[in-house]
Amino acid sequence: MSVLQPALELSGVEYSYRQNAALRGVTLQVSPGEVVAVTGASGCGKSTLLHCAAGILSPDAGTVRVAGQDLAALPEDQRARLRRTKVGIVLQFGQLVPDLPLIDNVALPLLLDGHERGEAHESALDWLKQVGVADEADAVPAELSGGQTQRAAVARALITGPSVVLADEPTGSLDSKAGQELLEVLLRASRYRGSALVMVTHDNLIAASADREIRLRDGVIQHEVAL
Ligand SMILES: Nc1ncnc2c1ncn2[C@@H]1O[C@H](COP(=O)(O)OP(=O)(O)OP(=O)(O)O)[C@@H](O)[C@H]1O
Repeated sequence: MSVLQPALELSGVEYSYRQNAALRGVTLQVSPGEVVAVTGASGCGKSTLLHCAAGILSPDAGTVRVAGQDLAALPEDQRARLRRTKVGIVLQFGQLVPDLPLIDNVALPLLLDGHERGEAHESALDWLKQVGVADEADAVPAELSGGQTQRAAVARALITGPSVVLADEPTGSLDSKAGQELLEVLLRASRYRGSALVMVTHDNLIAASADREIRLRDGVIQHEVAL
């Protein structure tokens, strides 16, 4: 019998910054369309977990699989392509390119992947519509509010149709109304598209919107709660 392949699979992942063990054997599977909140006290390893899952950091031990592919087993060019096309990342402050209008920021992952400019822009505009900032397509990030730039960051993370969306405190820089709206955009997009969504958060309301909460303590999973 075939079972659904996890969108993201961490197995025995360990990571240390010099002598400081940030992750001490984390095993976690996230299914397509599933929403997981990663919680825990400051310094427990939440961001490190997300960065290992994204392939930004390479674990000292253990494996990370995205859409069934072991990141460490791939040659560098294939790993970079997998990360570009199958992983979408949203950070606390969006991390858009300051000099580029929103439409170019959102189109960037497709352009880097060799898509034709007109097609990439058409898709970017479509995504800007879906997240509610199409009227701001020609504005640069400095001309916009935090909520508007975060929406564009979500569009940029989703434009490639990733298997996994990783969000590190995505609403952390927003007031509660803008934060709630952005959360809804992320949840809708992930559920509609079937991407797994893993969100690091300190916010209990955001955690409550997930299907499952993973609580970390000192670099290990302290407990998991199905919500
Ligand atoms: N670049 C770094 N160099 C050295 N130590 C680091 C670095 N980044 C994180 N750490 C340490 O690794 C541990 C885990 O940090 P991490 O940022 O993953 O935790 P976190 O749960 O995301 O914290 P917060 O909620 O405050 O963002 C902490 O002890 C932290 O001090």
